[in-house]
Amino acid sequence: MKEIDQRLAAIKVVPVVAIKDVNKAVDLANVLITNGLPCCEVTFRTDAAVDAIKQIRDAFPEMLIGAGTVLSCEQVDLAIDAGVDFVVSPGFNPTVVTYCQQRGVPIIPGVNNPSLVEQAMEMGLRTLKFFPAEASGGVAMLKALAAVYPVSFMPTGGVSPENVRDYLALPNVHVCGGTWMVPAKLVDEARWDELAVLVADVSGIVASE
Ligand SMILES: O=C(O)C(=O)C[C@H](O)[C@H](O)COP(=O)(O)O
Repeated sequence: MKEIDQRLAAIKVVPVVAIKDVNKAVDLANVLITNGLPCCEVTFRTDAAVDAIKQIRDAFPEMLIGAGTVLSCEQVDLAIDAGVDFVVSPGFNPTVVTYCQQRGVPIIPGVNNPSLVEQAMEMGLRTLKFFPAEASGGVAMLKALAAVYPVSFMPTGGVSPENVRDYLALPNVHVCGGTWMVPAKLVDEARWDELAVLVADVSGIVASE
């Protein structure tokens, strides 16, 4: 887990992508890499997710790839077979967490309150997704949690160019996730030049942190 944490902390922002057309996967990954974000969380919200991960892994062996919205052990198997580096879930599901631990793949489950943080800590986890970040109290909530728990959070859900610096300035946040730099419309319409500008902007914002 440590290595993944270090790689995520170096990148600072994880683009969350829902790929509908597998043929767009490699072009999308290329835009992310060439504009400073060599990472993506491919959500299992689309049928193309598994093949998209496989294609990105083949094309860019060094890219840090996560599977997102993983809700079952079956999806964990699919994600590992496709070549992911880590697994992310929106909520805290002990069955999925245990299965990831058995299979040896880092899991970053979502939590948004103290009780869930403690349950995750009980299972040995120290890096958690804070989801949905803004709706769950945002920066103020993370400050409150920092006072009591030695845990690092990846806020996701409502993170934006306007607030990402505030999140990354917190001592218990090393990386944020979000979709704002990969709007579905630009991906669907293969508007790679416009996407490149957005991704480069985000890289610029977080590079100054
Ligand atoms: O897919 C998952 O596993 C999720 O937990 C949901 C996404 O992370 C959020 O939808 C991202 O939120 P936005 O950046 O506000 O769009």
